[in-house]
Amino acid sequence: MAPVISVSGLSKTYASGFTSLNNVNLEIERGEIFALLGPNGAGKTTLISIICGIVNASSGKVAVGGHDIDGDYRAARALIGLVPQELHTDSFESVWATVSFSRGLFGKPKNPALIEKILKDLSLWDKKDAKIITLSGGMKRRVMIAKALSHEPQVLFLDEPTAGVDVELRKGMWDIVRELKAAGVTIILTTHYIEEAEEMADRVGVINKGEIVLVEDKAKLMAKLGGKRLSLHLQQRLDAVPEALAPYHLALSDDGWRLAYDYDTKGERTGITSLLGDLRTAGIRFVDLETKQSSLEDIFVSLVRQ
Ligand SMILES: Nc1ncnc2c1ncn2[C@@H]1O[C@H](COP(=O)(O)OP(=O)(O)OP(=O)(O)O)[C@@H](O)[C@H]1O
Repeated sequence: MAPVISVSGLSKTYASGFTSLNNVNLEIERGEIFALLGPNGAGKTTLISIICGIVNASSGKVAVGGHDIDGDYRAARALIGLVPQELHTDSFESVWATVSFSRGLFGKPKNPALIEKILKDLSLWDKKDAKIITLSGGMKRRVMIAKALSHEPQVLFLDEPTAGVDVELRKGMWDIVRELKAAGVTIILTTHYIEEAEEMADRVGVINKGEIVLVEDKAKLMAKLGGKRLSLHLQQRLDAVPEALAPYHLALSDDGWRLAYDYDTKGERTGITSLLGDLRTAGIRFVDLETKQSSLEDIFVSLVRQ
């Protein structure tokens, strides 16, 4: 199937001369949840803003549902719902008016039944007559999602949907995103909470300094790069790892009390048994040990460092 969004050779240099995107190529598949990860200033918002037609690209091409965002702006934009990072909407309007009005902006005929469904799905129905200013932060965020869904977009961009949202609401937001996916909406989210990407995404893209450094199926990424770490708490401090243990590439903590051994769970053998034997031979004893699966966060940090 043709990708719902296709970005090719996209670059952006701001008037200041700063290049925030450098030759970005990216395809988003229909119906997937795609998490775009990157440190502050990596270019995530710039990329989303260009796809949504808010910022002009310096060069490159973007098509949404096959419509070029320059040549066929209206058709491309009509397929997109955007929930921006900053929440801005008229504080003195009611929830109902805010969401209905937004649909009108896209030239779509009134559809009260649809607006009712969206508000109910987002648990906002009992607030439909409330003024935005009287809502909590989490409710306002849900109003922004309702607004973005009011014109029935095929693709929804969520720019840090859970920034500053408490744990419970965040989980609620994840449920909403899953329901949208089940309803056939393609979702692209940026997040600083990597566990969010780990929990939700079908695919993960990492952007750093304006360049896409990786795009991968999440499960494959974690299987490929996600190893395990065995951590040993020593009985006696070590100054250095003995030469005899060099083949294990052990990492000694700065304080000399911990040794760490990284191993691959999919390898034929982990090497743990021989490591423990060689530690004994070297006279190194430990009082405790633990193993930890590396998370998407570990993978992300090592990618961005590289
Ligand atoms: N209007 C502008 N003029 C000049 N530079 C800009 C402008 N907008 C953004 N930038 C710069 O482009 C870079 C990318 O910004 P962008 O907002 O896309 O990053 P981001 O990945 O969304 O970051 P964050 O995670 O902090 O939201 C930053 O260095 C930013 O300072």
